[in-house]
Amino acid sequence: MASEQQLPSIKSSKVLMVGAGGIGCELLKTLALSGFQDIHIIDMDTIEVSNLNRQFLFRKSHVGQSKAKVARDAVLRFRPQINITPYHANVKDPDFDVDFFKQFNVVLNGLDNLDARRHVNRLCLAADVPLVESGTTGFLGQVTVHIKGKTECYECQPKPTPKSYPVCTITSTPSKFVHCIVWAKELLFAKLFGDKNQDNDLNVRSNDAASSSENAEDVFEQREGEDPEQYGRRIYDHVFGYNIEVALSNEETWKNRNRPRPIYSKDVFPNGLVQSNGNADKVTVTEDPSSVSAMTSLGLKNPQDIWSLSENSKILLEALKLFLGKREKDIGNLIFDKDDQLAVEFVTAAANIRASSFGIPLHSLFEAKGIAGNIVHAVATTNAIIAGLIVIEAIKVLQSNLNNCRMTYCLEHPSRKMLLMPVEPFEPNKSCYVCSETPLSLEVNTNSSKLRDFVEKIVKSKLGMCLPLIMHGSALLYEVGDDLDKAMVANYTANLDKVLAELPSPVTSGTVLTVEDLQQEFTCSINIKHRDEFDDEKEPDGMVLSGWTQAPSKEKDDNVAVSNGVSTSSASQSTAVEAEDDDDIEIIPTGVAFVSAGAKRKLSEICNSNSHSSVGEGYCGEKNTAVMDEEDVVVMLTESNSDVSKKKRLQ
Ligand SMILES: Nc1ncnc2c1ncn2[C@@H]1O[C@H](COP(=O)(O)OP(=O)(O)OP(=O)(O)O)[C@@H](O)[C@H]1O
Ligand SMILES: [Zn+2]
Repeated sequence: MASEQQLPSIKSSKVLMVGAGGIGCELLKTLALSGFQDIHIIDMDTIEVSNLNRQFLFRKSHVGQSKAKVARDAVLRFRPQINITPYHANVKDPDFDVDFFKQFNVVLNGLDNLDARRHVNRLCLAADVPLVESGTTGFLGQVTVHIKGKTECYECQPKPTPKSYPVCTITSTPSKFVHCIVWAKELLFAKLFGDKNQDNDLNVRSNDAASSSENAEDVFEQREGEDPEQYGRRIYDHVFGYNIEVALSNEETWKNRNRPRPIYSKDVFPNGLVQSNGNADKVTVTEDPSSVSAMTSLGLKNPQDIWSLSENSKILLEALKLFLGKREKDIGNLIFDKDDQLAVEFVTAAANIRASSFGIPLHSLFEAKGIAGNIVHAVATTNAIIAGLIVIEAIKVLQSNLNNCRMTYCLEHPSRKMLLMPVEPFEPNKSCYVCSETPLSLEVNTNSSKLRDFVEKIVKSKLGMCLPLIMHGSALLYEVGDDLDKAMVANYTANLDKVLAELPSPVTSGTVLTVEDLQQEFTCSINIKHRDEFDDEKEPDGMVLSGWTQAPSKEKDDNVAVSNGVSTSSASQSTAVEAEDDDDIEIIPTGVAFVSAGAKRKLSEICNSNSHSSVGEGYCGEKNTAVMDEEDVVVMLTESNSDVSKKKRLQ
């Protein structure tokens, strides 16, 4: 509950919440109970059954309805007098422009992906509205405060890129279960059920097979007259048997590695075909195709069981059969989705069979799903703690109490009863391309890369722009928008297919491009440098953007090192896959000090006494002294933090 002194600024404020999921539900409830009276919520999603275990404003009867609207209704039941305005929409919609953002005193993010977070960051900068940003991963969480010109913006520190593995580890020499998951998901699943035109490294293997009697192009295609069972067994024998034999024939590879074991379906099922228990038909009579399950049709119930090789093989063949029989329409368009039960079953089974071949321990569907979906199971309590901290910071912002704003990290294992770690916010990074408008550099082959590659791979994907405009001096090379006439659209479309050096205003080494996003009101300059060659594996985009990834710590206190790119999420370190979502806790600055009064202990001691805390580990080895109150269950922010090792303070 807010204090008397805080209530006036709370009551007179207008706040925008983005995201009404795990953090958002807690946040809306806490805002309402703290006295906030004018709250706007944007969320683009509808409620799913899987949200109900932690998004307590939602009930089973709400499944399928707008999160923003249901959250509003649920809170109005216990605070009917306040104003809550819901928007069932994407925050990137053009309606939510800078003017929309300007009406708020503070913006509070409860999002789950980098793209939306970056977008909101830019709108807050353009509208000059403070942003309180948050994220949780399991027991870990963080809240950060971003105020234009005073603290770093959300993009001042480069975000960790998702972990990736060398192709050969995935295709030939897996040593961990995650490698098998990536193979099953990105290669086998994509090959059988995804877009046939996509490059796929399983092609390489099947091309190898072409040196024998098999026709490389046909290996993964169902043949005329071949029933699903025969087709499944042929694929099985090809990928788990034949391909492994081919790999084994390269003796060099196995000199210092354990040799894998080829597995053929006849060895696993010596007695013939797989029999389902007939439940498959029953499932689809009553439910939609998305609920088709190989586990159900084989009578396997517990997702936490580790299946035997034979069970995995049955699941794999049954799942393939069900895709062909019940989900035929999806084939050719499927991208692995952790919420697609049949896809998870297929990928779990395929990964386990491959793991078995390579002597890697098998995993349950539950575990495999977590790895394949890059999932760390959400913890409702963490969301609640983080939501509480967002409100604490929002109140400080509303009271212009900026010197006391803190970024706060929630740890997994309290050490000496300590759970929360408050840290003074950093100053803006002077080399940030977003808030400091520092130019970027792009190395690109200007004679072979097209403007389209630049727009897709750099402007949209790397810079996160929605409505880009690209200029070379005063010449407009590209623009999107509703108000363009036909001739302009035709002109820009033609430009997209031209290589950079052949554009009407040629882009070559030394060119400075200006890229602007009209919605985000954000501009940056890009210095172009021509380069002939790129490493396919390390630089798959065929172009390299740099500038903002440089460590910005020089601007800060010498004691402060920034562990850029280090995710504290154990999940993101142990899983491979390209995650869209970035629930992961982001960058933790090292060497920062605890802010608390009370009995003193060095931070390195805390870290040493807490080997489980991945967040804590990030702080070890630094010179700073941490001070903490050993009696506190939760470390509270205090005004007296004079003996902490200081970074530059907010002005
Ligand atoms: N661009 C966006 N515009 C509006 N809302 C967004 C946008 N991106 C994400 N969100 C919302 O942010 C919320 C994040 O909540 P949370 O992390 O709990 O995810 P979830 O989808 O509810 O759960 P899970 O991903 O674990 O199934 C979601 O409700 C999601 O709809
Ligand atoms: Zn910045």
